[in-house]
Parts: sequence; structure tokens; C-alpha cells
Amino acid sequence: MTGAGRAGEPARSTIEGKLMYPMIKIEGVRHAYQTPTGPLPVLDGLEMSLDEGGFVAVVGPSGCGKSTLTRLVSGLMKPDEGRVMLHGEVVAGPRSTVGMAFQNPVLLEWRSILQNVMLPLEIVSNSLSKSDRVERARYLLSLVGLEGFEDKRPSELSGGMRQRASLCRALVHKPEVLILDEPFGALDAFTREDLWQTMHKVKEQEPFTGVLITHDLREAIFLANQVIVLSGRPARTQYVLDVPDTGPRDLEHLYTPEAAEMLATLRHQIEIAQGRASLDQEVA
Ligand SMILES: Nc1ncnc2c1ncn2[C@@H]1O[C@H](COP(=O)(O)OP(=O)(O)OP(=O)(O)O)[C@@H](O)[C@H]1O
Repeated sequence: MTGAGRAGEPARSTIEGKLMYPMIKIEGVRHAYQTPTGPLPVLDGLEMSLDEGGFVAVVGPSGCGKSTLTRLVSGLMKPDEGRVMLHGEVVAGPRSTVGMAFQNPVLLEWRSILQNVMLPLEIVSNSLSKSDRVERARYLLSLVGLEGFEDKRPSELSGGMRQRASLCRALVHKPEVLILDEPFGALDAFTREDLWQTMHKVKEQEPFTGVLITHDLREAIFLANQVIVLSGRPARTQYVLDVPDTGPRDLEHLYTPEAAEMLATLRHQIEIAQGRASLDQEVA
């Protein structure tokens, strides 16, 4: 990688003479939505840095601006101030190198599950032949446990299965960044935990840099290696927690003293963000 065409001087390091940029870098981002009753400030001093292969979970009070952050990273929106960079390049418009999965999977009922997963390959220009596309989609479906369901319609699948298919669709074109906006929020607790483990398996086989928006602190520390707590709206980066050991783990991991301590810290930070606790109060 060279520095040519790179914006300004984003934080970077050098390994063997090569410039290394964080995969995602957000600097001093401020944004307000224009509404009929005037501007609504949503983000006010957002900072974030995530290396390639990292996985960040973003938590914060309801309505503080978490989804707005995902729109900025995917290039669907530009900030009023500050900059969002992917690999040192300012994000100036929608990026095909970003995959997204949401709480509502929105699969197309008139297409089979396999055809739904293949959809991004039809939209994003790529050199894959039809048979390679089919092979890629089938591989991902088997990775998430949906082998044998390729020809089903979305309505024939359970909510958890649809979410698995949606994950495959988000990954099929090998995006550099995978954005997950509360993808497990509507699922029951058992299905959700099952999908957390699937996520670890997928990340092992299909490396990506992940951004997870969630209200579930256990989910955050189970999946991510960094958790960012946003303050109440207008949101700024209030607290960053580094989660050690991001390798595959079992659910028992969530019941260790280390996990309990991380959860207590995050809960306390959320209470501060909600204005229900002050910075100088001890973590309970
Ligand atoms: N296009 C828009 N125009 C005007 N206001 C908007 C727009 N999109 C979002 N908002 C408002 O901006 C604020 C932040 O929205 P956003 O969806 O980013 O929050 P969030 O943290 O993801 O919310 P939640 O936790 O409830 O999912 C909310 O008050 C929302 O109503």
C-alpha cells in the first residue's frame, strides 16, 4: 500500500516500510439531521479506530446515533464535519466493499434462498462465472448450517434461519467491512446464542472487519474485540473497552469473573450515557 491519494494524515504505522492504515478510522465526526422543526444534532465528536480484521461493537442509549454511524461508514451519508476513512481513504459515497445485515433480513420472497444470497454478486461487478457464484453462495449457506435449504423461499424458514441467510448475502461478495445493525435483536435467546457461535465460525473462515450495533452487552463482549460506548444524543465516543481474546469461544466464557467485570463496567458506562450515573460513582 502507498500513501498516494490518501487524505491528510490519518493515524498510521509503518511495517517493513509499508504504510499501514486502520481499516476504519472516524475522526471528529459531527452530524445533524435537518428536520421540519430544525436541525437535530445526532453525532458530536465521534472517534473510532479499528484495525483490519477487528470487530467493534457499538452500544449506547436508544436513539443516540448508532445506526447513523453505520450509514456514515457505508457511505450512505456524509458527516457535516470530520471524516470517515476506510483504509486511509475518505468515504465519499456508497461502497460495494461494505456488506450489511439488519434486524429485519428483508429477503426477496420471489427468489429462493440461494438466489437471495447470490443477489449482491449480480449487482456488484465481479468476474465470477454463474457456476462460481452458485458455488460461493452454497459454500456460505453450508457454513452457517443452511445446507439443504438452498431452494426454499424465505417464508419457509424460521427467523433465525432467515438471519443466517441474510448474513450469507452480506458476505457473499467478500466485503472488507461487515456492518451488523442489531441482526440478532428480534430472535429468541437460544437462537441468538446459537448465531453468536455461528458468527465466530464464519469469522474464522471468512475474515472481515466487523461493526456490530447492539443493545446486548453480552453479545458485545462475546463477539467483539472492542466495545465503544456512545454517550446520549448528540453522541460522542464516551468509553472504549478492549476485550481480550477474540478467538472462538464457548458461552461459558460469559460466566467468567473477567466477563462479569467487563459487563459491570459497560453497564455503568451506559448508565452514565443515560444520565443515570455520574463518572465518579464506583462500578457496583
Ligand atoms: N433521516 C433522518 N431524519 C431525521 N432524523 C433522523 C433520521 N434518521 C434518524 N433520525 C433521528 O436521529 C436520532 C438517531 O437515530 P439512529 O437511528 O442513528 O439512533 P440509534 O442509536 O441507532 O437508535 P436505536 O438504538 O433506537 O436503534 C434519532 O432521534 C432518530 O429519530
